[in-house]
Amino acid sequence: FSPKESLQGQDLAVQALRGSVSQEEAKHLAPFFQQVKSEACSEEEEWESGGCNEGVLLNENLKPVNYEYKEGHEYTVCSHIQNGAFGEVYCVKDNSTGFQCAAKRIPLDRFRSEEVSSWSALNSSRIVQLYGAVREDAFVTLFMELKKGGSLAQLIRESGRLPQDRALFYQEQVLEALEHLHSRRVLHRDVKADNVLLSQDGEKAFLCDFGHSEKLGLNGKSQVPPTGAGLQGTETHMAPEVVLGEGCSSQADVWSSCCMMLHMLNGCHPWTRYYTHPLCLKIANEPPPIKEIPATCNPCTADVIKMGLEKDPIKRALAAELRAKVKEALKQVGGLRSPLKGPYQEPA
Ligand SMILES: CN1C=C[C@@](O)(C#Cc2ccnc(-n3nc(C(N)=O)c4cc(F)ccc43)c2)C1=O
Repeated sequence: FSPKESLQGQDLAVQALRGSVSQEEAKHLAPFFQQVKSEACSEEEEWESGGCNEGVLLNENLKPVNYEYKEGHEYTVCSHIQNGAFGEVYCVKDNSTGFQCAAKRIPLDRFRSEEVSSWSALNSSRIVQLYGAVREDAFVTLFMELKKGGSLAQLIRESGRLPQDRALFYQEQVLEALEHLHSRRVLHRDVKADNVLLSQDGEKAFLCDFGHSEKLGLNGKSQVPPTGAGLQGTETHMAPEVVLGEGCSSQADVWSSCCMMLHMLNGCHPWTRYYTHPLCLKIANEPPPIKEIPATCNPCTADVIKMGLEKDPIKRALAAELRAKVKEALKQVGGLRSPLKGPYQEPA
């Protein structure tokens, strides 16, 4: 098929899926949700079925019934996991199979199709698995694998701060995820401990939340206007080029990952002990927050943070380079030896 014909074929496939929830292959997900905001359900569909319910489920344990998949009917909310700026996260159970997973519910007017299309471009064990995306009236619900270890942010809160070996251990896995994203020209744009999930034993870390993400152009540069409403990540983790509105590249994620490193080591976000909001001017004009590197850190660990907090994105280490340095630092500190839930250590 020519690209045009395959696009026509893709459009036809998406049109065939409209107005219903079905189990499909992942390739239909992104095209379907590219249109979900522009093409509301037709009036008769809304009237007949008592509301709009359409989408694609990828996991066979999530079973639509009569082409519907709605909360309180085909699945049930078990518990509330977390509320965030862009949506609520729940633990849900499929009523046919009893299968449990997590679900992020986003108001339709805040949903960005990139949250699905970016994920669809990826294939890494370091990324949280998406199980499907369903529109229910004015909401989009994104189903994903449940991570019983919770988020890295929760672990930091419970521990006060993390020992150096454990901080390096998670940093290495996050950089592995970023290496994968960047090799596929996907920018996460909100790397932080809240968006890193852990396995129950704390041995594995997974990157999640592609709600701010974007696919970079062939020149590797951001194509999204930097000041797009609600497109901003977390201020304390923003790279200088982002706060300056210079458009950002994958290097912005590397900077954020080192802000997350300081958050793990100090138990608090960078800048917040020394400056008041708004922080963007300080991030743009002050030296990078390397003075926040704990004095007890191994020199190799300090190098990791200095390489990742270079203000010039061109001089800043790439995710792959930084990951090699983290591996070296972890070796120098004797590898991972601290327990998952060690004694509480007061934040800095
Ligand atoms: C694949 N996929 C689909 C939607 C996505 O963009 C997201 C997200 C997101 C945002 C914030 N928080 C969580 N979150 N998920 C879980 C979980 N899966 O168990 C979770 C568990 C917590 F304890 C706290 C926050 C949590 C997940 C995405 O990446």
